[in-house]
Amino acid sequence: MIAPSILAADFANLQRDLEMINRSEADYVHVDIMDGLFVPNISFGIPVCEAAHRHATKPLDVHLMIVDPDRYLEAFRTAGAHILTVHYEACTHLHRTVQRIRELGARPGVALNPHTPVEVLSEILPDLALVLVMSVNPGFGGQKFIENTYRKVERLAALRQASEADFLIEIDGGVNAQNAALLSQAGADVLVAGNFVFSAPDPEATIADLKKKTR
Ligand SMILES: O=C(CO)[C@H](O)[C@H](O)COP(=O)(O)O
Repeated sequence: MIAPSILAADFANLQRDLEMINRSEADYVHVDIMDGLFVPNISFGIPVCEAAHRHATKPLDVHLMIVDPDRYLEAFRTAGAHILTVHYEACTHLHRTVQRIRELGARPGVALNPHTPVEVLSEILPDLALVLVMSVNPGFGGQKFIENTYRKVERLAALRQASEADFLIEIDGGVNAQNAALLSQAGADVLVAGNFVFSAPDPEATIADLKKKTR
């Protein structure tokens, strides 16, 4: 599955770019929320998520790169989040946070920074709908893919197979036509792509090409 990240969209033409995603073979709209604290960048917030929800026909996959995300779970759910992903590194009581996301009626995801081993999630995997493996340090689009990600994805896929868990494995950062098939073979289910899609001459065809590589 493919989740184009609107972090790389043209914010002055967000409706146009969302309509492109609607027409495309994309499965989700990836919405990156950055608070300038958890990551050294500020993206956009609840009103933009609401606007995306108004125009998108695909489910919103909201990635909260924010400290203490519990404060904003309800607001982003109300703003249309279908998947709500929090960072392992930002949550003191991750189990409570995940339960709260479910109570709100969203699908809970947990993201891992590049330095965080997948094994830290072993006790909570059955409660998750998605694990997001960051393949760049979060905060900016357009960065170089970290090669160690393949090994992490393989280890996570092995943990999934060995358990009762049934979560999606999502990769975020530096995804392109070179690594998409390899990520898919390693066990990834959802590929987030920002710059590779939106800087392409034909973003809709680029989404279709990426999707082909994951089949
Ligand atoms: O979460 C993110 C940054 O923290 C972005 O979703 C990610 O970097 C995707 O952008 P690109 O495909 O351009 O690397």
